[in-house]
Amino acid sequence: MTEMADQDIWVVDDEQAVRFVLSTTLADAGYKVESFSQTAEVERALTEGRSPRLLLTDVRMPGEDGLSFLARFKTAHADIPVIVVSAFTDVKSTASAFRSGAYDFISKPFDLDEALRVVERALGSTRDETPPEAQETVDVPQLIGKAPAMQALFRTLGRAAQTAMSVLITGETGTGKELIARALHHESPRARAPFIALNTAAIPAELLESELFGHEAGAFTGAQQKRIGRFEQANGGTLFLDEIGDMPAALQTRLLRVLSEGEFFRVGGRELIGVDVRIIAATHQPLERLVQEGRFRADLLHRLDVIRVVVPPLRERKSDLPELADAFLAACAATMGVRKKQFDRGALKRLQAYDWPGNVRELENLCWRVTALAASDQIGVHEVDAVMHRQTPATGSAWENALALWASEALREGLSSPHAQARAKLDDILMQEALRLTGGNRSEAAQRLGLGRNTLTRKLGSLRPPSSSD
Ligand SMILES: Nc1ncnc2c1ncn2[C@@H]1O[C@H](COP(=O)(O)OP(=O)(O)OP(=O)(O)O)[C@@H](O)[C@H]1O
Repeated sequence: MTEMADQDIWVVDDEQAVRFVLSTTLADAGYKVESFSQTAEVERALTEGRSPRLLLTDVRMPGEDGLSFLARFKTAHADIPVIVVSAFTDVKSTASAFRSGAYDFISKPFDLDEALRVVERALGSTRDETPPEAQETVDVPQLIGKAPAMQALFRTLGRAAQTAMSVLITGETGTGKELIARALHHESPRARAPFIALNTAAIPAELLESELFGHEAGAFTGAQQKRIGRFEQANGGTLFLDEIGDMPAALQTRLLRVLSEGEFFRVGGRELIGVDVRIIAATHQPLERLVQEGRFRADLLHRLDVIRVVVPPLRERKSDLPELADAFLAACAATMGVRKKQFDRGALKRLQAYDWPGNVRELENLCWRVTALAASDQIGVHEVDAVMHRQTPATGSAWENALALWASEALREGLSSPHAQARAKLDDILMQEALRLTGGNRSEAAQRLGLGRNTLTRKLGSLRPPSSSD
């Protein structure tokens, strides 16, 4: 008991209720607790020559915020573990806490048993608490996620970002694996170096090796010039290998060797190239099963899977759906230059009831389609139903999405000759724009469109209303 009582814990939080629950819980567990409502009071206690064995601090408080206090505190007291308690969990704040030397991060509202476990672990640990060099980064991709599973994930990301260990991200298609990889890079000490992504499944197997490692001039037919591969491009930064489960066997062997040796030859090259690259791999496939089936090397899996990040499917975090949908509607409206739409309650209920096999990407695509379709700013159940069960994936650009949507409606409603109608519309719009741009000069308009002048004239003729056509 006396041993415990020597283990002073300081709790810093501006909310009295939080100070109260934490203090009583810790005191019940046998610790001696002192609480403070702001960092200035802690500062005073420190100048009096007192110090705790462990510090728990909130982030947002009047006066100095917890994170800048943490950074200062750790400079003078590197050996005292600090646990950050915050209601504002995103990867930026967890990463920033770990970067400033936090031992762990607890998100509010917290489970008291969990908080106690973290405290006990921190006091039992002999970790080297030297804070890594602080570095501000810009352009952090926005990862939305308040659902408990995502908050836990952000905590893992914040911690993982501070290391150079390999990370394996698993999750169904469209769950945000690439976005997570980018966030990890942006919050890491490598943020200022390149983030290079390579989708293993999208590149033909025979090109993959030179894509990864580059090639010398004349290494194979078609290789006229020397080319730097993705590994070299990513030097000092992060290489994101998407769909790693699709990597051909021979290349798995080569990758494994490069990862263990940190150096390689370009294809057809003799010079050994050394690189410092952090690897983040992602897959929607169960790699363990691929290993059992002999389609993926166990030793490669082992090397990639140092830190595992499992991204939950959207159906397991539906509480995040309204915020995600709102962010996508805002982005779509900004891109298309239209007013932002909003789902009404019925529409949101319908979205919540759906299973989302295509996960966040499917939701994002749906937001594109409703933004292109809906006449009013309020989107109801009817509009959601109209676009929800379409199979055609939206392709990204606003007009293509709008066209896909139009096509789906036209086909479902049995519009006559939709193909001819769409082509006529396409011709019309292209020609009118070209004529407008060239002040009505048909020759120049035809040239800009890549059409013969006669073709343009014929098309213009066929588009005119029947009365004036030839
Ligand atoms: N938590 C999130 N917050 C905001 N946007 C998200 C989130 N998760 C995913 N997205 C968006 O959803 C889309 C799909 O995400 P992403 O491409 O990262 O998925 P993925 O898991 O890598 O997909 P795949 O397995 O098909 O490669 C992207 O446009 C991404 O920006």
